[in-house]
Amino acid sequence: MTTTVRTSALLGISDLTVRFELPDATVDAVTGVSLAVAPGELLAVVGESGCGKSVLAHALLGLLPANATVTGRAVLHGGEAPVDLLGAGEKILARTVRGRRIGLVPQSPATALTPVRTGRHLLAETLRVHGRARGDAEAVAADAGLAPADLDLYPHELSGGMAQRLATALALAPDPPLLLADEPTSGLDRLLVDATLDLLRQRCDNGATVILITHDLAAAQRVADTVAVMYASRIVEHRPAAGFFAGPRHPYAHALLEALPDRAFAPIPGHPPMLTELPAGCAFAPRCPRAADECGSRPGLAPDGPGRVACHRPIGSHP
Ligand SMILES: Nc1ncnc2c1ncn2[C@@H]1O[C@H](COP(=O)(O)OP(=O)(O)OP(=O)(O)O)[C@@H](O)[C@H]1O
Ligand code: NI
Repeated sequence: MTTTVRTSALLGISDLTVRFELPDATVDAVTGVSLAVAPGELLAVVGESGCGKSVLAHALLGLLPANATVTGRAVLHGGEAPVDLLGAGEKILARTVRGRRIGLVPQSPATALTPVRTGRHLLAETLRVHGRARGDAEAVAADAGLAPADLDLYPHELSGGMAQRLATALALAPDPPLLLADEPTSGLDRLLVDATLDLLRQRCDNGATVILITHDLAAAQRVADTVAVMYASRIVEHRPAAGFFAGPRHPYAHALLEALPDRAFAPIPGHPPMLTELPAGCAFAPRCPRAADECGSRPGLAPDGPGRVACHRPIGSHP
């Protein structure tokens, strides 16, 4: 399959695949992911636990462990020169990409923070390294919902939600053109969830690009321009957000939305397949109320552009 990446994109991913080799099995964590993300776009990547969202983000930043094999292409545009993220090598990624051109709000910030430094020290150091005034620390922290006094605490003194907000502040301090925010609202109460989402939205409105990884479909609905739904390592639907929330087309996406408390509140029956034993056909077919014989073969997904759905019998096309 040939894939193309729009050059107007800030980030162009084509056919990205990540496999982990275990002693007795291979984990297909990300399979054939192609995505183009435009400057100023807020893309929400959603899907159940274990579907490959964080691995996708880590692959882009060269943060995968040694047992990972990554294939495909991912090109970051927008700077002086495009960077081939998968081919760049650790030196280039560490010096010019991570933190500078691509920020990361990690999924478990409490473990990612340096334990012997206060939030103020960490934030001031990040600002200094990136040529910003150390005195901006309180303003950057306030944007992320932290009070000045919170900055004087050490990481072990922070609640989960405070660590989360500090991680967001640290990722935003260098003002990266692309932010990968991996569950940035976990552990926050509703008001802080909304404030964090609005902060991300505001960044996009000012021209930055955000990939928001989240379980929280209500969060995606609040701020996303586009939505990519992952299931069992693949993107199964990629649509502009308004159309997606009004009428998802993949039966899995439909079921995810119907599981929301303010919709049918109906859990999806069954479980996702093991990523070590993915079926040859559609991975959702065993749980799908619309499955038919044809679903024994794997449905394709158009290589690029939102409006894509990987389903033989998408909602709205067949009875
Ligand atoms: N180093 C590793 N070795 C083997 N398997 C791994 C490794 N890291 C991740 N995986 C597997 O890859 C799959 C995708 O993991 P990932 O963390 O991307 O899921 P996720 O969609 O982010 O889930 P969650 O919503 O729970 O954060 C999982 O099955 C996970 O167990
Ligand atoms: Ni994750």
